[in-house]
Amino acid sequence: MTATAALTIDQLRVVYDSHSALDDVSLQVRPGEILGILGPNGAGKSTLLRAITGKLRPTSGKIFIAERALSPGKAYQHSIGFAPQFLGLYRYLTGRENLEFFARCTGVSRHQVPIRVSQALEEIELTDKAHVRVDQMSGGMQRRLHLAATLVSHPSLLVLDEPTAGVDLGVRMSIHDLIRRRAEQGAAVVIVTHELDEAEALCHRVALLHQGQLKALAEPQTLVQETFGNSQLFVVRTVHMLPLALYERLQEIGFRRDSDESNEWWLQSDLPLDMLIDHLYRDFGGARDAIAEVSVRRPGLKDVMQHFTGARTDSAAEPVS
Ligand SMILES: Nc1ncnc2c1ncn2[C@@H]1O[C@H](COP(=O)(O)OP(=O)(O)OP(=O)(O)O)[C@@H](O)[C@H]1O
Repeated sequence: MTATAALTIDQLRVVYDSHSALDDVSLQVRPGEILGILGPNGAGKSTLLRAITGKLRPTSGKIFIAERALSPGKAYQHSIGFAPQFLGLYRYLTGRENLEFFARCTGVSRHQVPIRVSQALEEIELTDKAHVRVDQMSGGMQRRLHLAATLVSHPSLLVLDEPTAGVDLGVRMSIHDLIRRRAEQGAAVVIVTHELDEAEALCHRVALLHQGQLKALAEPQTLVQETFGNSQLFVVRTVHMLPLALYERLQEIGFRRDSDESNEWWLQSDLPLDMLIDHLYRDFGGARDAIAEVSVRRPGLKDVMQHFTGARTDSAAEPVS
């Protein structure tokens, strides 16, 4: 363990009955760092968050918050700000009353409570709505307030489970700004997200979990570069009734698809685009009408995820012909 780590996870294992949900996971998060936890459903992300927040006793391994070993079940609210995925607000209290409640619960001193609450309301730009009851706020306002409830005690470690689930782009951006600001002020942030674009834009490093194992841990761009080098991803979308000639041509070039039913074929290659188009269309007669779209893009985290887990990702790409 390095002296500067805000969070250290050391050889963590969690076994439910005989099922291994986390298998020998080790990682560290530095103060000021935003770490994204990624993985398909059932990968072990929630189990990891429950272990970090002391709500679950690991089968083996250790967790240190700063340099203090975590004892499961003990209250760590003062140093950990945990925002679960589902909103945990009191619907019949106002925004200010909710934040006052969470501030008191997390050990903010009596005279500091109004100061911290006003700061938090300002940070989430809800000062003028502080008197509004939660059940009368929009979904985006509730989501920001939910996050503010974890920030009001100024925790050194923020643990956020899908903090932007279900919000529009504007709210998402303001939540990202809020998270970045807290990181710049020195908080370590662990964030679970299914939004890989979000992870790419927000996280300094990402940890990729699959079937309870840590498959990769690196900066997003490093992970993409290490996995794909300088290759691009070519995607060919075909009509549903695929002519045999096109089927054979795609296979000959090296295109693959995820299932026999899929009409989307992809190829990772560093061939120049014009050469690939030439291979695809050369001497092709009528079968070319069966090609609905050809597109190319630089691989991203979505493709890294697919590479490590086989989990299907969207294939939004830039059409080229
Ligand atoms: N309380 C439990 N008892 C038994 N098995 C569990 C329990 N909680 C989770 N699991 C199993 O452990 C594995 C990891 O689950 P976990 O909820 O941590 O995954 P996840 O990555 O958070 O998934 P999702 O993205 O769907 O929320 C899964 O196979 C799940 O079925």
